[in-house]
Amino acid sequence: MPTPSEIYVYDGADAVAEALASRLTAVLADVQARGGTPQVCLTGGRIATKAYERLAADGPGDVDWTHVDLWWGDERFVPAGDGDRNADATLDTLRAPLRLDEAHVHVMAPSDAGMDLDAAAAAYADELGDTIFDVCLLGVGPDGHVASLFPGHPSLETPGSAIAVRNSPKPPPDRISLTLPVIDRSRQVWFVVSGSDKADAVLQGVLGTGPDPVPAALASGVDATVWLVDRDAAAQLPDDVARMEL
Ligand SMILES: O=C(O)[C@H](O)[C@@H](O)[C@H](O)[C@H](O)COP(=O)(O)O
Repeated sequence: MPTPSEIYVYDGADAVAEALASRLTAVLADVQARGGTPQVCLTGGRIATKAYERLAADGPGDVDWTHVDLWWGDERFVPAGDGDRNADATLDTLRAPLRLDEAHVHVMAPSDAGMDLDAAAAAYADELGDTIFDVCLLGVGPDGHVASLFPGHPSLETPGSAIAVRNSPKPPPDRISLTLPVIDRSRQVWFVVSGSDKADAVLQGVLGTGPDPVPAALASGVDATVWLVDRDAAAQLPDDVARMEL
């Protein structure tokens, strides 16, 4: 049974990013205070990028980032250093200020690492094993896609934990993505969304109605499913959908 969505509505993308950074810091500190090693699945996208900049600017604070495992929900299968890769820019932002330990940083292989797309996805599945994310961050596309799982695309049905995605409707065409079963075993799933072009995706993702729900509607956390959105992205939610306006 999916957990009900908790929806938090902020003034704009900057406020969403700020909330994301502070919520994430609180969860990481809490997991560590209980003796755990936090497992976090990161996303690309503009809000997440702003949040990473905020985390880097704030520095480690109460979190021992040398003992935080970082994973990615999807990656574009392009050469290392290519501006299209999700992980590279994120790590450039976070690595030094948070003193990341590379042994805890789990990137999906680039296309020039000597593996084809299937082998790279299989290698990530091996590395992931039965990891359960404390928090899985998901950006949402205007079509309701999450990670590299697109509406109507065969990848939605592909078995496995990390899979090769070909012919992505959004370029580049070759990608690696985690699958819904892996996302859905996360303790918490947090969607981060801003902008009026995402209002329909938020509506579809939250309500999840119809015979063919969008991928965002199929992702949820075991303990919590949280939407951090701005007012424009929340604009189409009906009045009777509970939300907290911040
Ligand atoms: O792989 C991709 O093509 C993008 O990373 C994409 O999946 C992105 O995460 C969402 O479209 C949300 O992006 P924004 O938060 O920037 O709108």
